[in-house]
Amino acid sequence: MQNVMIVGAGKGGSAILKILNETEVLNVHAVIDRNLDAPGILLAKKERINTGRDWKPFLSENIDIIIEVTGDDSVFQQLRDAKNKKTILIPGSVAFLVSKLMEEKEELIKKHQNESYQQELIFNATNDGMVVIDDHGFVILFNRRAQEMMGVKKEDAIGKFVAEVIPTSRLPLILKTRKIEANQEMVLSNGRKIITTRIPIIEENGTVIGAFAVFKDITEVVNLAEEITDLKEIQTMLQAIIQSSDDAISVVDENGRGILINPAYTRITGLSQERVIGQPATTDISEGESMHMRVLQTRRAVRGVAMRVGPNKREVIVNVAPIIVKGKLKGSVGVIHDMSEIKSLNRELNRARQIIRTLEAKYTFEDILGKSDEMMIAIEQAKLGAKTPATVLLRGESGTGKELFAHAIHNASDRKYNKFIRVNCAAISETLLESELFGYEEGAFSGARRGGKRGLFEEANNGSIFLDEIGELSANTQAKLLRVLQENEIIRVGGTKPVAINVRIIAATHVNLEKGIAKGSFREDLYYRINRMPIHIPPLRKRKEEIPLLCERLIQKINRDYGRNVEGVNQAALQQLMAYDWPGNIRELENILGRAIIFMNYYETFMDVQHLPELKNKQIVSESVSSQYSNTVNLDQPLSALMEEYEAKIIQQTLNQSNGNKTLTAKKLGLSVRNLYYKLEKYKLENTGMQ
Ligand SMILES: Nc1ncnc2c1ncn2[C@@H]1O[C@H](COP(=O)(O)OP(=O)(O)OP(=O)(O)O)[C@@H](O)[C@H]1O
Repeated sequence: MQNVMIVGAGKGGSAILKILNETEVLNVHAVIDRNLDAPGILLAKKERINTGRDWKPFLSENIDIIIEVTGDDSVFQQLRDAKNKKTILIPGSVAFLVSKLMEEKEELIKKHQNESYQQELIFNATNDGMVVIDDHGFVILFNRRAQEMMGVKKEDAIGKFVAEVIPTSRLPLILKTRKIEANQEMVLSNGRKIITTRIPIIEENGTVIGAFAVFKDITEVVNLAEEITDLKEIQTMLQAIIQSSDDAISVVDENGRGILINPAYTRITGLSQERVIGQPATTDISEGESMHMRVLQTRRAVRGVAMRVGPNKREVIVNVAPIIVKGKLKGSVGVIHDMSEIKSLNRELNRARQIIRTLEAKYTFEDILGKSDEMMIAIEQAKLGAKTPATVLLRGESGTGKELFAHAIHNASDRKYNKFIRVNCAAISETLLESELFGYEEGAFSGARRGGKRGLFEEANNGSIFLDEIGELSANTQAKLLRVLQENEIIRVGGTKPVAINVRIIAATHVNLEKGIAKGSFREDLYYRINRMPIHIPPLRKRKEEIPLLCERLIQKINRDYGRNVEGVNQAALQQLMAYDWPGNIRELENILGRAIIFMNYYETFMDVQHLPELKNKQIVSESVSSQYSNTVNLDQPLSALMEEYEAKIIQQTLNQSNGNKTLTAKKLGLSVRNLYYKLEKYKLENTGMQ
């Protein structure tokens, strides 16, 4: 390459220098000027040489060409002297022109650089991600948003194959298909949701020179849309709840104007939408203060306020709460319960409770009616007895409420959650009673169950056992019962091993046990054991003042059971009831009232004398029985069968007349209660009384 020496390093010289440096056709060996700060000297970064006017001494052998860019005459003179060298003279004006062109070129470059900088600024300022690839699929542009969305730095993306940067990118495909893919949704590996448009870059001549993708991050938008969908669903659900609620709902705005009511509201208040929406909250109140207004003033909820609403002055209970959104009061919501429904539900509940109580045969002291001194004493004693573990002996005539007392004592004791077992000692035969009470071991008697059987004492463990008609116990059973009381254990029939038990005994008798002791039919030691807390329940004839109260309550009970609506007993009927002696006590009174109600017409609300049966204080049974049955007996049978038929009919008749009271029946017929039970079983007789 030929060596050049540039003479004159002003604007023109430095322009020539740049051209030569860039084109690299000639090698610039030296640049000289008499001024050390000339731009060409500085640009050449060559040794600084101040030549003065004479530059010849610097002309070395290896310089092939001298380019002189000066208009100085003396320089020309020197050129002539150095003729052996190839000399190019460039006049100052030409050099100036060249330098001008160079400046323009620089400016153009600067401008270009500036433009691409601005372009980059724009690319980076946009909120869309942008990726541009060249025709080979290499990333040539990766803007700020793209970096954020992909989580990849620009330095790590530029120059890489696009699939290395975005594994799911379809841009390489676009280079081939040359087709635009607009608004495609995709999910990036980092979970962000984007919507992207991919466009091939095609030159006019049809050459594909690259492709680019623009993408929007729609994660937030999608999430928002999902939230809105959720909100809409919640709104639909709330609407459904409000519309289907049986409680009335009303909502007012912060000024107390109605904005929402549900169908139940219209049903309860009788007010339709038109009369409530946009109207003051006081519109529906017929009695009482508006709770909506109070809540809006105080910003505090109110609960359980009774008031009357609507034109029908419906009795309601109201709960109202403020609606506060982001600390701002927006209105209040009220829930209105219809009291008439609650009342009828309450009635239903009481009825259900009553039924359950009857089913479980569970009574409490609240069920025992009584106001006479004797009854009050008996109730007080029983309450006291309930709190102690002692054996209680209930004494009183049949139908006075001994079983009722037994239930009440059990339910008021700490055993109330355990079993209460009732045993009628007179109703079961002696041997059966023993095995029922104490259980038996396998093989204890013929017909005994395999594996034996637990007795009622074991069943009632930790609870109470009510031994009704205890005076009817056989000597053997009395001895066994004594053992239970003394040792707190039983021995099963046919067994030898004692079984520990913890049972409270509540005994009852209508017979005089003291007489039994005198006759030798009742053990004295057992008597003392069970008679520690005797409670005497007086017969009804000794507390007739209770008859009005009893009638009132018993009629309520019978109304419930029979679905009737009888309000009470009139004066004449009451007088008749008070005059009677009630040998069958309260059970008999209950039966008489029940039977009378059956005979009352539905429109009759007060019981009158005509509804009552004839109540005679002394009844002669045998005459009426013999006259009724003497003609109906089938005489075409052996005497024994005739006798049995006659006996069965007499027992049935007496039982009916005694309102099903077996003790009374036995008494009238001069039979022991046990004997009566035996005959009832034998003749399969039914108790037609109402007990
Ligand atoms: N004080 C009372 N208050 C309300 N009802 C009563 C009262 N006393 C008895 N009764 C009712 O009278 C009926 C007979 O009562 P209960 O069966 O308790 O009598 P009892 O003395 O055990 O009779 P028995 O000796 O014949 O078994 C029951 O329906 C009972 O609810």
